[in-house]
Amino acid sequence: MSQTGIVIEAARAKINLALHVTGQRADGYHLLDSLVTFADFGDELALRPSAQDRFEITGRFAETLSADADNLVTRARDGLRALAEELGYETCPVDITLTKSLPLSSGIGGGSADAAATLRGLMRLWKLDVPRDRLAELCLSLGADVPMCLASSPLIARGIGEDIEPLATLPSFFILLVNPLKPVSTPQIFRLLTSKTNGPVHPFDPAQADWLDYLGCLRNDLQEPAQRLLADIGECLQQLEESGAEVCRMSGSGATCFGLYRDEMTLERAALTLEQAKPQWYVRAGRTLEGNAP
Ligand SMILES: C[C@](O)(CO)[C@H](O)COP(=O)(O)OP(=O)(O)OC[C@H]1O[C@@H](n2ccc(N)nc2=O)[C@H](O)[C@@H]1O
Ligand SMILES: Nc1ncnc2c1ncn2[C@@H]1O[C@H](COP(=O)(O)OP(=O)(O)OP(=O)(O)O)[C@@H](O)[C@H]1O
Repeated sequence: MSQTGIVIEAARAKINLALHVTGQRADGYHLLDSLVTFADFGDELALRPSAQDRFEITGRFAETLSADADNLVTRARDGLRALAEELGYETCPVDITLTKSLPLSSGIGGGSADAAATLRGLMRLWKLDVPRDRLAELCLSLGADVPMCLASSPLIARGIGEDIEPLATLPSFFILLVNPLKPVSTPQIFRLLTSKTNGPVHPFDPAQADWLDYLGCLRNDLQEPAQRLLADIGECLQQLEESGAEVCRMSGSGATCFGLYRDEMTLERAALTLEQAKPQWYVRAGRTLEGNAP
């Protein structure tokens, strides 16, 4: 916490480098095997003690979202406050500002990252020590991606996203995200799946391949149904391929697609070309986090 009492938390974009759908639970939720990393950019949360609770949204995509009780930030705040009070803590009112830089309903977990960053920030601000199982339960009640966004470092997620194994060996990649700025509904994409029992992600063997070659052999099983619903996804993938990306894939339930590049110069050229060719798209270049990042 700074001297002025402000807590700043990054809400990094989540990237499903691979997403295999391996089954379905009795309640309809799908079982996944997903290799996940995080970008070095995303939304940002600023939290500070205040006379009363306040919440406002600024940033490029602020207009697309309302700061009401349904927002994942307010739901995370209220859920954590109820849990903290149950555990005997006192919680002061908070003033929260969300800088919304990630597009909505785009497969990069913006809302989940915001919820997770709110939880991390408030645990610092309110000096909470919450039992792991109670925190995990709260995260999952906010969304299947919230547990992984709480970790916000490379991992393998199984179950519906709650079974998390850190992936310390994952390197950092040069990444370009492109999104046609057409929102995609996650439940709708899951409903359009034709096969729900696909093979899991096979482990990385450094003797057999490098990371980009390995990732190239994996899949996102939601990509085909998403492409059927929104043809722009095919165009995003084609543009990435033509720009020199080694691996091109959709993240989550789409529509954001990513390209991974061998070097920074090819990435920068690709970003420039796509920004000029598609000014109406979201185009963002950066790095992904390393597995052993702090
Ligand atoms: C596709 C992923 O982004 C991959 O990381 C996530 O699994 C989706 O996570 P999320 O957006 O946090 O999803 P939630 O808000 O919990 O769920 C939205 C809806 O997606 C469907 N859903 C979600 C996750 C999952 N493993 N199986 C599902 O079938 C359910 O219909 C659910 O009602
Ligand atoms: N702070 C928030 N940011 C983004 N979306 C929010 C937020 N709060 C609530 N929502 C709602 O959550 C829904 C999904 O938003 P989000 O941007 O996280 O989707 P996504 O990127 O597709 O996520 P995922 O990768 O988890 O499928 C939207 O319908 C949006 O209205």
